[in-house]
Amino acid sequence: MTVLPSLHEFNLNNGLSSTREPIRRTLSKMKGMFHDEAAFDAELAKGDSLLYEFYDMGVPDSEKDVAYGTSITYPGKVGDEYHMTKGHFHTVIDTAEVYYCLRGHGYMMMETPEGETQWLEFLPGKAVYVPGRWAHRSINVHPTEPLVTFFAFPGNAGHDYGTIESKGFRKLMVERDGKPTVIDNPRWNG
Ligand SMILES: O=P(O)(O)OC[C@H]1O[C@](O)(CO)[C@@H](O)[C@@H]1O
Repeated sequence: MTVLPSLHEFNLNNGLSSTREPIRRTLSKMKGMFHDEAAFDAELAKGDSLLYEFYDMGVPDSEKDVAYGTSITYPGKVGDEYHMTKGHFHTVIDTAEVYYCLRGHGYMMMETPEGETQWLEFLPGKAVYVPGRWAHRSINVHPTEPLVTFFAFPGNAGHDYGTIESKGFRKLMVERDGKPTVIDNPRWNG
């Protein structure tokens, strides 16, 4: 496939693009992801709100191409757990990804299949490098602002959601005494 140079716009304030439709994940698509199921059900009863959206710019599925776009995670909590993305390994597990934070305050939660864990802070101007083999999940800890990042990864990396859907992440980011705090996932199923 011949790929031609292309120009796209991502709004620096809200992260959205006027040149493409984002993929949207609402609360109902996150069933089983938050540790407090009663809080999840109560939140969903209020409405199926938008938790995050991101772009798939449709680059070829090739290691020679670069998939890229913005990811926007909206503020809020389910129980004491901050809004977050589902999180995934790459299907080609040793492919890396880089994120650059444009707006907001959050964390990138990461873990390897072997059980190493790491979380790094997102603030505007900070870049997080996620090496190959590290599952990754964006978490928004700001009370009111969206977390907006720009990401790039090899075009052939793919998304493996199954492992996280069945096991969960080993660590969670919850609010304790008004502050973001990392705890062991009480429902981790490894
Ligand atoms: O549902 P998930 O795991 O967050 O996957 C979507 C995410 O994937 C990425 O596009 C890149 O891997 C993220 O920036 C985006 O938030």
